[in-house]
Amino acid sequence: MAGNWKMNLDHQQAISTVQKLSWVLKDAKHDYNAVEVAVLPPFTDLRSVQTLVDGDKLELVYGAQDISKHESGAFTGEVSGAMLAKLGCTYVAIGHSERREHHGESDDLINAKVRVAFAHGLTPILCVGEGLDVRKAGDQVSYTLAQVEAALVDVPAEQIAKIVIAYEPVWAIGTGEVATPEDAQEVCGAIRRVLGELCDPDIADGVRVLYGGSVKSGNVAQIMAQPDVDGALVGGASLDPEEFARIARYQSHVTA
Ligand SMILES: O=C[C@H](O)COP(=O)(O)O
Repeated sequence: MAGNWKMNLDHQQAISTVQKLSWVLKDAKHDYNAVEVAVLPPFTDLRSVQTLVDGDKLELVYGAQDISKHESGAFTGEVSGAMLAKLGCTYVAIGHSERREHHGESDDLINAKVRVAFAHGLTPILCVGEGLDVRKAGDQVSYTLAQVEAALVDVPAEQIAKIVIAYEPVWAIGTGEVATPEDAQEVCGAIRRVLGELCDPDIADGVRVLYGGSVKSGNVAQIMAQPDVDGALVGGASLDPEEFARIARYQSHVTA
C-alpha cells in the first residue's frame, strides 16, 4: 500500500504523520511482510522521513513522487536519482497522470525516468491509466497497455521483475468516483498479460500491480479481492494516518 501525498504536508507534518501511522500499525501488530506500507512525501520532507525511519527503526518504507532523467548538472528544480538513493528512498513514482497532464510528460521521458531510477537502485512505481474520453470510447485497455509498453522500452526483464505498476484511471483520481472492482481487474489483468509478453509470464506473475483512484478503507477490500490487484496507490486518504492504516489493514476488516 503506497500513500502518495502529492503536494501536501510540510516536513514537520510529515514527521507527525509518519509517527502516527507507525504507532497505529504497531498497536494493531501490522504484518509488514504481508502488506508493505510506503509513503511518497514531497521532496522537501524526505530527509525528515529518512531520519525518523532510520532513528526509530520503522518498518515502513518511503519514496519520491518524481525523478529527473538527468544525472546531475544545470537542471534547475530537478532532483536526481543519486540524491533520492542517498535519502534512502525505496520507491519513486513515475508518470503520474498529474505530471503527464500538468508538466507535459511524454512516454519517452517516462521511459528515461524508469531507466534512470533502476540505475540508482530505486523501484519505479510506474503510473498509467486512461482519461474519461478514452474510457467512454471503451479504449481503456489498449490505451493503458500502450503507456506500459512505451515506458518499458529497453528495460531488461530482470528490472521489469522488480517494477511496480499503478493503474490509475484519471477519471477516478480525487473525484470520489472509484472504479468498480471489475474495471480495475480488467485493466490490471491486461497489464499483467502484456508484462508476460514483454518478458516472461512467471516474471509477470510476481510484478506488483496496484490500483489507484479514490481508494478508501470502505472500498479497498473489494478492489484487493481482484486476482490481478496486488495493492493500492492512495492519494487523499493517505494524508490521514488512521485512515491509511485502515487501508493497509484491509485484511483485518475482511476477517473481522
Ligand atoms: O497517486 C494517487 C492517485 O492519484 C489517487 O489519488 P486519490 O486517492 O486522491 O484519488
